[in-house]
Amino acid sequence: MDITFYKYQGTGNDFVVIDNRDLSFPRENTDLVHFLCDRRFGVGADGLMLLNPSDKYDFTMVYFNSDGTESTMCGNGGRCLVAFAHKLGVFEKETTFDAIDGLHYATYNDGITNLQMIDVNNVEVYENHCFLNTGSPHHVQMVNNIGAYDVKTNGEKIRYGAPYFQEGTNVNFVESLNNDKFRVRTYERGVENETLACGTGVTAVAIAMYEQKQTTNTKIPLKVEGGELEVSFEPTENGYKNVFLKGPATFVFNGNIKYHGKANR
Ligand SMILES: N[C@H](CCC[C@H](N)C(=O)O)C(=O)O
Repeated sequence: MDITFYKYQGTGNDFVVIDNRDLSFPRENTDLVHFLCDRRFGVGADGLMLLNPSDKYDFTMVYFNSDGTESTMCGNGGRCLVAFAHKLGVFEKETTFDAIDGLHYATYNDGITNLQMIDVNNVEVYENHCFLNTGSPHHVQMVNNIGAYDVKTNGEKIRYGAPYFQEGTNVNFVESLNNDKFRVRTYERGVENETLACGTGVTAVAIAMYEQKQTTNTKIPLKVEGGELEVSFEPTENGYKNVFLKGPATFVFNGNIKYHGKANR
């Protein structure tokens, strides 16, 4: 099977992107998605997105983690898919698409995507962490000396431990820098490792920091391993609306790759 793909990255969170407006991609083939994301046998990526057609909106987003399983919303993936749709000429300046967690409005201008995320109406605050869903589930925990922190070991323990277990969660470790900026490192469910950025993750961190009064800003810069993102939001009586994730979304290369099935790596 011949696959035509495009490779994108958003602050180092990287993706295989497929124009699937003809619906020819076999999305139930978990091994094919896992192969395409494999960094040695395939193209290599944290995840894969399909740009599917939509009757009512510009397109539909389908997201898979690199383990091959279809998953919940990907913020950086959504930002990259918007850049791809723009490259295909699907829209000029602004777009609305649907995804597993509902509708998303976005703008794209000169390499920067500003993506609206879902409203957040339930932030669970515990002694040492917060838990909230920004389109994907996120555990948010403050740490010191984040640069030396063992994200993989500690992230994996939390992701598979109580109360998350097999369904799991993404795990974000955050350190407060000066002038209301935060540094974030994320262990991603479905990648089962640290990624260089996590869009729904930094969105969760920004809201959790505001919720815990670590900042009074509603437009927050977040430093991630792969660059810098900005999250903005509007507090409401029972949560947060007009939540936006803004940052670079970059085309890296495109190509074709042959898939010979699971046995023939
Ligand atoms: N791994 C996440 C989905 C992708 C999240 C991340 N890549 C983002 O940018 O939001 C999950 O299964 O919940």
